[in-house]
Amino acid sequence: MKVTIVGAGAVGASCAEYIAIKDFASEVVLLDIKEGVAEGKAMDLMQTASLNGFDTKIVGSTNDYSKTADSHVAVVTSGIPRKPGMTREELIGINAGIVKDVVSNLIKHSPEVIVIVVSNPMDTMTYLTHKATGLPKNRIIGMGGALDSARFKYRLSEALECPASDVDGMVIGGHSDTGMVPLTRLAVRNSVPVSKFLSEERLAQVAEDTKVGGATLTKLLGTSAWYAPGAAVSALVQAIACDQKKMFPCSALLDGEYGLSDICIGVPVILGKNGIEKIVEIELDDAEKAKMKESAEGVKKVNALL
Ligand SMILES: NC(=O)c1ccc[n+]([C@@H]2O[C@H](COP(=O)([O-])OP(=O)(O)OC[C@H]3O[C@@H](n4cnc5c(N)ncnc54)[C@H](O)[C@@H]3O)[C@@H](O)[C@H]2O)c1
Ligand SMILES: O=C(O)C[C@H](O)C(=O)O
Repeated sequence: MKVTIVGAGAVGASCAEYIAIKDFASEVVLLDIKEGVAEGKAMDLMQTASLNGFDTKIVGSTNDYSKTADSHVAVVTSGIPRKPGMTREELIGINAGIVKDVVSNLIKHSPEVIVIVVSNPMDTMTYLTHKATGLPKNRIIGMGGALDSARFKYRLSEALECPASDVDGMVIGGHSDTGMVPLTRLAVRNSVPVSKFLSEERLAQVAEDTKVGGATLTKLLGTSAWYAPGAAVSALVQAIACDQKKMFPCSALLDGEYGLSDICIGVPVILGKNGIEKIVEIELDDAEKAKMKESAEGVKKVNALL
């Protein structure tokens, strides 16, 4: 299983590191436009192989797509990250051109590739990838909900004063500060609804902290986060590489599901060797449906800027 990661910046390198440590891929190609950076990061990571005990070969490339040929999965992290005070949507002007160019190069060398889009604004970049490539919809996946759900579980575990491994929960909707829909009604601690332990006010605070999870980190770091994003991407790549049939909320092209069409937005999907193998339609209550509708309107407004 060969994986390409375009963009050897903070998220791309973190993702390469997690994939290598999990040791399920034969090769990871890191590609960047900045001369020498991908080669340098690949070499640095390869020098951790004997320490961390992995056999994955990591190769760097300065914009030479021939090295990415016949990749099974490609991750697109190329583009600029936001700075404190910015929204993800403000990145569209620069990132749309980069993503369009990158995905067309990827497909030239790997016509069967499954693409995972990470660059922001992610739902719109995923939609752009569909429009630019015409690939079947199971082969284009936007990563946002897996990260947002991990942050939701972190905030829930904080509120419950328990390990995150005790908690399950999911965030659907757009990957934006206002568009995320944390499903607090369905979140559980070891099968017990979290509402048994937390007040409505505390749960509302957890949801709000989850939605601004990326902005909170951007303010602290001066640029956006990379460890949890890299880990979330690596989990999606592993689900595909190992045909795990795991469920993650991902940005998928919808055709009537959740009452939405011609939009990429976060919904639960099953990931396996074919990419998105199924979109899972769960029963939402009226409040959740209204939030999902509002979120979709927000994503469509950004799509209209393309
Ligand atoms: N979807 C998510 O959940 C999520 C999470 C974190 C970050 N992001 C997004 O991912 C993107 C990358 O974030 P980062 O922190 O890694 O940024 P970064 O600046 O550290 O890395 C981006 C890299 O892309 C490279 N690049 C730019 N244009 C390129 C091109 N045409 N071809 C190849 N490489 C190119 C840059 O040289 C740089 O090394 C940002 O848009 C950020 O907003 C999304
Ligand atoms: O917050 C950002 O801009 C980056 C990313 O989308 C995140 O959620 O960490």
